Amino acid sequence: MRLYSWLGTVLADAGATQTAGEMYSKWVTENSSAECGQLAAELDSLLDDCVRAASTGESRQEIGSLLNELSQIYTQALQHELDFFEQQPTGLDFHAGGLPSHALLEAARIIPPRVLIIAGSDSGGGAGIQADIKSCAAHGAFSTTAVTALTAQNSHGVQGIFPVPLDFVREQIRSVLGDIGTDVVKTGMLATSETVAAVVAGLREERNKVERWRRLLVVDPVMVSTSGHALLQAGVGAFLETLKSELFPLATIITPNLPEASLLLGGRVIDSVAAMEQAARDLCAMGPRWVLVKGGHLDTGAQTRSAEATDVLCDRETGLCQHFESSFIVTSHTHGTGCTLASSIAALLARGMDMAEAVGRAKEYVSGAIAASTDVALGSGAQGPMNHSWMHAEW
Ligand SMILES: Nc1ncnc2c1ncn2[C@@H]1O[C@H](COP(=O)(O)OP(=O)(O)O)[C@@H](O)[C@H]1O
Ligand SMILES: Cc1ncc(COP(=O)(O)O)c(N)n1
Repeated sequence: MRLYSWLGTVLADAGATQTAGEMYSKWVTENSSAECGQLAAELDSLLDDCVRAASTGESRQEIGSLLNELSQIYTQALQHELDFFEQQPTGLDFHAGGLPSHALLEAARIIPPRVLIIAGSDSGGGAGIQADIKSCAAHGAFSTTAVTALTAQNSHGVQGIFPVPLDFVREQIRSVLGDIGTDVVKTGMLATSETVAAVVAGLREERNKVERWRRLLVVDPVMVSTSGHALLQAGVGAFLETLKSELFPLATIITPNLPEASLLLGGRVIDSVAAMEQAARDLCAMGPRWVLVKGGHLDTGAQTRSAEATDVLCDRETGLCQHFESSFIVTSHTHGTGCTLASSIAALLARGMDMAEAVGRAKEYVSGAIAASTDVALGSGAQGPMNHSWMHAEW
């Protein structure tokens, strides 16, 4: 109701009663009226009362999870509503008019954009879950976590890896999805093939509970850190197999760096933007809707460093590739760039952006963070962390 009232007002302000034709102008007039606004406010307060009463009852947890399911369905219904409006020949373009779809959901004050991060912890604070949380916050999304492994890490590299027991990985996912819910799931370091399988099982379990599950899944297939350290435990072959056969088919997008793309493609040499395009196309065949091959390591081997850091996005449905370019910044402080990029994409998708826009904006954010962090004095090693708050605080 609030959405209808808000839409009516926006459309009336945009002059739709004159331009929308007889059928729609009646709708706009009715929904922009003060009466409709008042009705929306009354319904809001009724719903609030309902929630308050339910959350003090005995079966609090049960009602909570029902309400959560309800809110997901409601959010989805609003998205359909938006799609409906966007397809109408009203001459009004919500996206071009600076009103991205998430603005509608936000205006309806439903729930904030949410990202569930399933990844490893980096004690050094530059990568992993720590980078993911900071990136989500920078993009205005609320993040929850399921930690898959603890790492002892700093600017010198990775000193130790301690995987979290599988049952406990599942329990974290269950706790979060059964209560807070999410719009996007982002996976990072999964460390073992058993952890990949546990994560897939955890996501499937929740998907089965809510039939209309439409969450987006961003998979950063973390295997090698920017500093070149392996982030996998023994059994690379099994890990790759489980990733490809179980996780990738569920993924909306996967974001391998060049060494990871090469491992996934049987050790293929990827040493040019053309080779990145071919790799992205071949990885699409493994099931994800989009593949983003990141080019931060393009000078690996004998290649000449280009002046550009180019990432290649391939869309499985069209087979088309798009390039995202930024100036290559000469610095050693690139620890966490991959995690930051993937979680920024997740946060922006949660806010309702389409894939190309989310990737473009995420890359701008990472480039800004790298540029602002070239002189950061944190740690004495070669791989320093970045300033994720570069828009607000100069270091
Ligand atoms: N020195 C750099 N200058 C500018 N952009 C970079 C630089 N290094 C990496 N990037 C960008 O950071 C993102 C992460 O890339 P990459 O380093 O390849 O992944 P990962 O951190 O997973 O190894 C990509 O968007 C890439 O283009
Ligand atoms: C716990 C953890 N997860 C991921 C990375 C990858 O980092 P990068 O983004 O630099 O590739 C890392 N170094 N540590």
